[in-house]
Amino acid sequence: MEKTPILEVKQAGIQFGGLKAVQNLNLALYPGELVGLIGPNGAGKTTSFNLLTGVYVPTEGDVIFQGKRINGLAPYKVTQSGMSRTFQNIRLFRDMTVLDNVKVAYHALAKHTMLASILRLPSHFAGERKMEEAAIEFLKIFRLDKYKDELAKNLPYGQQRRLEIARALAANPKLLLLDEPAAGMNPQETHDLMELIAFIRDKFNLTILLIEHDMNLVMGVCERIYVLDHGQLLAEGPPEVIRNDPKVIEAYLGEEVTE
Ligand SMILES: Nc1ncnc2c1ncn2[C@@H]1O[C@H](COP(=O)(O)OP(=O)(O)OP(=O)(O)O)[C@@H](O)[C@H]1O
Repeated sequence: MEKTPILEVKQAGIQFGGLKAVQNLNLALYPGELVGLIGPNGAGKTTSFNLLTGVYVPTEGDVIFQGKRINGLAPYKVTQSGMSRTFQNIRLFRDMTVLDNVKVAYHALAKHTMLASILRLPSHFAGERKMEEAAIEFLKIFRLDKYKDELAKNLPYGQQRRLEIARALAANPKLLLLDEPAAGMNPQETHDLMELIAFIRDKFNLTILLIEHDMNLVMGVCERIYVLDHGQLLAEGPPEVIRNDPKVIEAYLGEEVTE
């Protein structure tokens, strides 16, 4: 029998004025999967992420995460419940250090109490030290530890993208949503990033949903792919099926070829 999905989206959609940006969206992600979400410009990929993470409340349908309906849950509560994301436009705390960017994610989940922090009790320092150690471990995985005291805004672009993923991961998610994590990277950085994404999926026992524009990239790393077009699902399946689906070729590859 098939396992229970960690995330299930049922007939979800959202309308802005007259525009149905996403409609009849059905997704099922199973624990440990690395799944791609692709589609041409304006297909509704980022809007779908916003529906899953509480940025938008679906005007129709349901989002079920770990067995609970989460429609309308505030974004920070969605994060606390085990779903983290990155953004298409990098959203780091630019004037904070690389290390503090990761520690912030821990603070959101921290066990030591506010009172202990205010009174500067030993438990506060123990908590703080543990957080710092854990944050540095994350930075090592992303090969960012040598930049730990740099301001985030001073990192090269590709490193900022990696830091955003490190920060999302520090919130200890079960499901990680990555919105075009390779955007703006050069081919070598992109290749390294895809390897890293597969590595963290295994190391942290994650389920990952990945938006990516580059079909070849997604095909190389994802086991299964959903294709959106004009706000609706056009196809779903393993890369070799998607690659040969005439509907996808017309909607998506066609766009690439004529560019
Ligand atoms: N807040 C909003 N108000 C009105 N329209 C919106 C809003 N957010 C998204 N849209 C529209 O919804 C559609 C889907 O946009 P979305 O950004 O989700 O596409 P996308 O697939 O992520 O595109 P891209 O690959 O270019 O990032 C677009 O027509 C967009 O203009």
